[in-house]
Formats: sequence, C-alpha cells, structure tokens
Amino acid sequence: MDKNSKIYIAGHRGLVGSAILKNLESKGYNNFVTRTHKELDLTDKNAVANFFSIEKPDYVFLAAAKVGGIVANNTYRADFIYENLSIQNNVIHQSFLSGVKKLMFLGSTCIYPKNCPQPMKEDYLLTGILEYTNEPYAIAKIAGIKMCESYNLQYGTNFISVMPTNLYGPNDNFDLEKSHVLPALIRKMYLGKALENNKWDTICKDLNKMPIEGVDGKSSKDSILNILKKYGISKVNDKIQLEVWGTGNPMREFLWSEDMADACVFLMQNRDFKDCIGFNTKEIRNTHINIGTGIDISIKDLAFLIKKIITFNGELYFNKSKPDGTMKKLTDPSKLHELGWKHKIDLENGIKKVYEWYQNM
Ligand SMILES: NC(=O)C1=CN([C@@H]2O[C@H](COP(=O)(O)OP(=O)(O)OC[C@H]3O[C@@H](n4cnc5c(N)ncnc54)[C@H](OP(=O)(O)O)[C@@H]3O)[C@@H](O)[C@H]2O)C=CC1
Ligand SMILES: C[C@H]1O[C@H](OP(=O)(O)OP(=O)(O)OC[C@H]2O[C@@H](n3cnc4c(=O)[nH]c(N)nc43)[C@H](O)[C@@H]2O)[C@@H](O)[C@@H](O)C1=O
Repeated sequence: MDKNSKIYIAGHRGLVGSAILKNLESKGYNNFVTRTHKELDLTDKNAVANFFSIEKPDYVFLAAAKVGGIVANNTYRADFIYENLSIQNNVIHQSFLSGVKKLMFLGSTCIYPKNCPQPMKEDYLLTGILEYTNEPYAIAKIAGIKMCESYNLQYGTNFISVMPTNLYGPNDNFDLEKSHVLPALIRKMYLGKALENNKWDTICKDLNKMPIEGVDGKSSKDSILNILKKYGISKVNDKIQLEVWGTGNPMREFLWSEDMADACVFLMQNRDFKDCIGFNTKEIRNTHINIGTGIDISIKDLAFLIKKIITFNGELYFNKSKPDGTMKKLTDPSKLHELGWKHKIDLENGIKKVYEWYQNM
C-alpha cells in the first residue's frame, strides 16, 4: 500500500474500523473512502455495485458486519446470517469486479468447532460442530473465508482473511443486552457504582447518551431503577447486587482493538495470498490467520478484575439461566508471531484505558 493509495474502510465508525482508520492515519496514509451504514447499506447489492464503480478503491478493509454478544447472536439468528452473508458477498464480489488490489476480510474465532483442541490453530477449521449460540454468524464468517480463498484460486485476486479473538476498546457497543461481555460489565459496574453512591447525575448522563428501552436521564427515578433491575443492577438494603451471565466458568481471550487494528495494517502491508501457497502441498485451504494474544481468563476472574479497576463495591452473582456459550476458545497466534507481530496492551491496562474512555465519552 502506498501512502496515497485509495483505501476503503467498511465499518469505519465501529470498534475495529475506527481503530484501523486511526492506525492508518498515524502511519501517514491519507486517501480514505468511508460511508456510514445510513449512507451505504452494504446489504444492498446495487448500491454497493454503484459505490465501487464510482469510487474504485485500491485496498479494502472489510470491518462492517452485524456484530453482537452471545444473547444478540442467539436471538437475532436470521439477521446475523442474512446480513453478514449479504455484506460480505456484496463487498467481496464488487472488490473483484472493480479490480481491488487487496482486500482484508475480518472473521472471528467462533469459526472453530465448539470442542476444538486448545489453543486453536488455523488448520482446525471445519473439523467439528460449531457452538450453537453463534452458529449462524460463524457459518457466515466461514463462507467469507472460503469466498476469499475461492476468488483467489479462480480469479487470481489477493483477498486475505483474519480471525480475531474477542475484542474491546473505544467505540465499542455498550448496550446492556446486545453487547459483548467486557463492555457490558464495564457499563453495568459503572452504573452500579453510581447507584451505590447515589450519584443520580452520573446515571442520568449515561442514560441520556445511551437510553435503554425508552428510559433516559429525564425519566422518573422509579422507571430508571426498574430498567436497571431488569438488566441485573439492583439495590437491596443499600447494597448493590450485579448480575453476571452464566456460570462464570467459560474462558475468553481479549485483545485491545488498537492492537487488532495494528495487526490488520501489518498484515495488509506484509502478507499476500500467494504467501499462503505451500501451507498444504495437496490442497490450498485454511489460508486465514488468527489474531489473538494466546492468553485467556475466566469470565469470573474478568468480572472481578473489572470490579477492582472500577472500584465497585457491590456484590456479583452468577445467573446460570443465561448461556455460557463455548467453554474455551483460545487462539494459537504462532503464525502471526512468526510473521513478526505481537500484541502490546495487556488486559488490565486495556480495561483501564477503555474505562477512562467510557467515562470521558
Ligand atoms: N467485537 C468483537 O469482539 C469481534 C469482532 N469481530 C469482527 O470484526 C469486525 C468489526 O467488528 P466491530 O468493529 O466489533 O463491529 P461494530 O458493531 O463496532 O461495527 C460494525 C460496523 O459495521 C457497520 N455496518 C453494520 N451493518 C452495516 C450495513 N448493513 N451496511 C453498512 N455498514 C454496516 C456499522 O456502521 P455504522 O457505524 O454506520 O452503523 C459499524 O461501523 C466484524 O467483522 C466482526 O465480525 C470478530 C471477532 C470479535
Ligand atoms: C466475539 C464473539 O462474541 C460472541 O461470543 P461470546 O464470546 O460467547 O460472547 P460474549 O462476549 O457475549 O460472552 C462471553 C461470555 O461472557 C458471559 N457474560 C457474563 N456476563 C455477561 C454480560 O453481561 N454480557 C455478555 N454479553 N456476556 C456476559 C457470557 O455468558 C459468555 O459466557 C459470539 O456470539 C460471537 O459474536 C463472537 O465471535
């Protein structure tokens, strides 16, 4: 990529897309094409074709997707498979038709089997059944990998795929139901701490920024208390009780979004599809690359770590009626390490940084 190459970042306002844009800007790239969801619905085939024929980007980072945590994936199953297949079909196919020099497709480590040997190597793809809670999303992501591989093999394109572990950072989704665990627990404990200290102005400010089911900072105290209770934050005899979903036993690996973005830019600069040829001498497959830290933590320990960082004094309880999902999904990032990239921000520092960002948002 030259500094003035035309780069399209699909999903540039999201957790990863915003970090990719920031990373590229910091490295001197200066010719970006961006569209919000409202300006260009990537599920609309004609609109995407029109966009590519006008803009003709040289490079594409495909970081736009329908994304959510375990409950969102499990509830909106049709939307997750339909929207993700449509977005990636349209963007990958139009990138081929308009002669994009290189495209990066972002998948997810949920592509690996539910009971995958740990840590998970790239070659474990399609070796077992998937985790049920996010099967539709995972199937779409697997289709994306295979689509990139297939276009490369049939048409000689240079489309690469990366499989990131669970990510977190600025511009994440902090919805109390649809988000991932780390932003959800940060917001729950932030609100729990404010409730603990009777800081109504803090609670109202938060709800004005992100109303929950029609309740905002101007709503009555009772409606606010009811909605917080519904999402597992309640005051019982002056003590705050805070719900954590599932048993707390699942293990998860977390990567700071700006490290993720740095890995994406590094691979875009240093890795081509042709470099994958020879991984398997008989058939070319599993050409994607894991992006992770290789370190995981239980949800219980994560919850207590966030509690400590936020200095929230309430009680945590584990709601076993909520799904655990996969019990362990730790990446093996050795392929990425061999190429010369390693993450920089550890979990504790990352949580401190994102908590600070959240408070000043
Ligand atoms: N977050 C995580 O933990 C993980 C994420 N990933 C993958 O990384 C990628 C980025 O995820 P993340 O940044 O977290 O997601 P976000 O939800 O933060 O951002 C998604 C972006 O996609 C855009 N978008 C969604 N639907 C459409 C659409 N129909 N048309 C146009 N734009 C659309 C949104 O646009 P707008 O802002 O305008 O609404 C938004 O900018 C995804 O492929 C995801 O699957 C993989 C593993 C873990
Ligand atoms: C990135 C990845 O994200 C999704 O998979 P997931 O890792 O299971 O997602 P999660 O972050 O929502 O949950 C992780 C764990 O944490 C527990 N948990 C506790 N308390 C809360 C809580 O308050 N909210 C949430 N969301 N989870 C909680 C929760 O019960 C689970 O055991 C995929 O669907 C798929 O999209 C994907 O690729």
